[in-house]
Amino acid sequence: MERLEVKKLNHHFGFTEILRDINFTLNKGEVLSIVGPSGGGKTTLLHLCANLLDVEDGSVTNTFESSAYAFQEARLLPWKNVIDNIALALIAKGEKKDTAIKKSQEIALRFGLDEEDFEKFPKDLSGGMKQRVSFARALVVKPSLLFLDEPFSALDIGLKKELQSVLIDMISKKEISILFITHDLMEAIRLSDEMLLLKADPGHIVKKFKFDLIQNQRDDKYVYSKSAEILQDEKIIDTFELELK
Ligand SMILES: Nc1ncnc2c1ncn2[C@@H]1O[C@H](COP(=O)(O)OP(=O)(O)OP(=O)(O)O)[C@@H](O)[C@H]1O
Repeated sequence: MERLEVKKLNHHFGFTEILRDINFTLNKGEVLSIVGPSGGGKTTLLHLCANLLDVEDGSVTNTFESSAYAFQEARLLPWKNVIDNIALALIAKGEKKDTAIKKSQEIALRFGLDEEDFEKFPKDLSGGMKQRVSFARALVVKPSLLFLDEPFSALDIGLKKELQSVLIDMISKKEISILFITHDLMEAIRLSDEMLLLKADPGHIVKKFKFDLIQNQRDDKYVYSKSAEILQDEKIIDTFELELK
């Protein structure tokens, strides 16, 4: 069974302790979110899980067949057009150029890009369009595990919902497993099967929340009422330093 297993993970930058005793497992087909306040160590934890940072103490075992990463900012290659940016990973994997282009065009359309955008360069794209390209690029290789680093945070509410619903469609069909970090509780409630709450100084998990309803059945009402419920949770109030009025 493909899975990502994090055991007794600690991390320091210099003399500063950033993460302490992190333990969790992400199984195939699941979506796991890590939420917490800014500076709590979410990015560091995601980088350790995605092998973008070396594990020094504890272990991260990733048996997923393949993985991909989408970042908060799109990080497109400025000298390549939309389709060539998306096709890059496919070509790197040895896919023939014309097949790679065809697959890239299909996924670009799925993420709401128009044919007239295909030849555009990143400098001529809006922030939202860049993020559509970024998602298409990450998913065109059909990764079994997707790492997401706050990919919706700079998007307007309409685009956020649109991109989330493409992911929710894939999640509900069990096409993908996702590990993502966010400081947005509603985003975590909308997308994840399990949410880990990471408190800062040093980053440690103080609570795990499970959401049983299948993602494509979670409407706004569900997300708002779960958020209201969770915002009353002592650990959430403490971790985000919320003041109850
Ligand atoms: N390369 C680095 N060298 C030294 N300190 C670092 C490095 N990267 C991050 N840190 C520190 O580690 C702590 C955790 O940072 P991290 O980016 O993981 O938190 P975060 O929860 O993702 O925050 P945010 O939501 O603001 O991005 C911060 O105090 C940060 O300054």
